[in-house]
Amino acid sequence: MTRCAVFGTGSWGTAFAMILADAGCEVVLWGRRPELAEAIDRTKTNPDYLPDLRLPDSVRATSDPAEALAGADFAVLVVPSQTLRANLAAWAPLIEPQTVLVSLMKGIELGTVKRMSEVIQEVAGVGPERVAVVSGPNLAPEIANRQPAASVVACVDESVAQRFQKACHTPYFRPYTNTDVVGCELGGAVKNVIGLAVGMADGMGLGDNTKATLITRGLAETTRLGLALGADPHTFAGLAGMGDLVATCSSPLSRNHTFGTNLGRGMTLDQTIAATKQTAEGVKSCESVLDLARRTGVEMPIVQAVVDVVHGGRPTQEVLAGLMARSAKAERR
Ligand SMILES: NC(=O)C1=CN([C@@H]2O[C@H](COP(=O)(O)OP(=O)(O)OC[C@H]3O[C@@H](n4cnc5c(N)ncnc54)[C@H](O)[C@@H]3O)[C@@H](O)[C@H]2O)C=CC1
Ligand SMILES: O=C(CO)COP(=O)(O)O
Repeated sequence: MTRCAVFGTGSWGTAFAMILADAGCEVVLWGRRPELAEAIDRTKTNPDYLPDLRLPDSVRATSDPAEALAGADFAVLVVPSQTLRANLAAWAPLIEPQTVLVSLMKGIELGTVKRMSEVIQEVAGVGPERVAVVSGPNLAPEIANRQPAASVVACVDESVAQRFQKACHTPYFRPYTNTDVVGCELGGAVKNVIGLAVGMADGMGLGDNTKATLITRGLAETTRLGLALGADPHTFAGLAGMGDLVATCSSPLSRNHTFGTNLGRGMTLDQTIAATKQTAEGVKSCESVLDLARRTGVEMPIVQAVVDVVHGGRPTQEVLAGLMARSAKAERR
């Protein structure tokens, strides 16, 4: 039987543990708080993140990383992106040679501007053929209800992606394989930032033309960055690109979208942070994405606008007016 360790008992880690168990894997969830791990192990529910979900009996939970990793075929990493490096440094010595590391995270590391798969390779000392990523339109509360959804499993070694595809394929969760790790990770990280921008437009009371414009031009700047970094442009028309962008930018379940909506309604940054109980990756990753774009020589005006609001304290109205006042240009260049 395939053995999976899932590191992170937040909403996506918990829902993904359910997927893996439904697909027939033996699953151990690792949580950093012993009392929560013990409660999940005993009650098969996660009261803090998905209280209505009853996990399959085959899901166990522990706060001991060695216990989670023993004999694991896959170690699924799903902690907030900016905490990955420190967490993984502690787990790395316990990882066995057969274990493939799988990132479910959608962020870019601040300072290093590395994608999560790059951080994993560096910290765990493994090659790219032992690292896979999962990215797509996968809002955890919908998945927890076993609503139909699809996603992408990407690895430079397609046979590894196929093995994990099999490990997480259920009647309600349909994973596709891809070898474009760069494109899938950029799609996931940048859509959070565009989700913030669309949320702001929603909060300002703007309609569907504005939102469609932000989504489409947001995808254009994501694709531009991806091309500069060696991604396959077709990836951005797929589930990890347009698919996830549409889900995030349309759903009130998205934490990034909601964060943007609160700012657009006029809440201050401090009020918005206080109202946000879960991880909204775009709040930090907007800065690292912009940093990555600058270092790559790519223009990302919507990402810049989000940084100006979230970290520069500029009013949303003023930033939007600035975007509209940019010089006229051809749609494709
Ligand atoms: N929730 C969703 O619908 C989806 C989330 N993701 C991605 O999954 C990743 C994790 O997000 P969620 O599970 O949604 O977040 P969450 O906010 O629901 O949970 C975060 C988890 O990380 C833990 N945590 C916080 N700080 C930590 C630290 N320093 N060390 C170790 N653990 C820490 C929390 O206790 C919690 O268990 C993010 O990169 C997100 O973009 C991807 C697809 C869907
Ligand atoms: O990545 C997600 C859906 O695919 C979840 O989006 P949020 O992190 O904005 O909730």
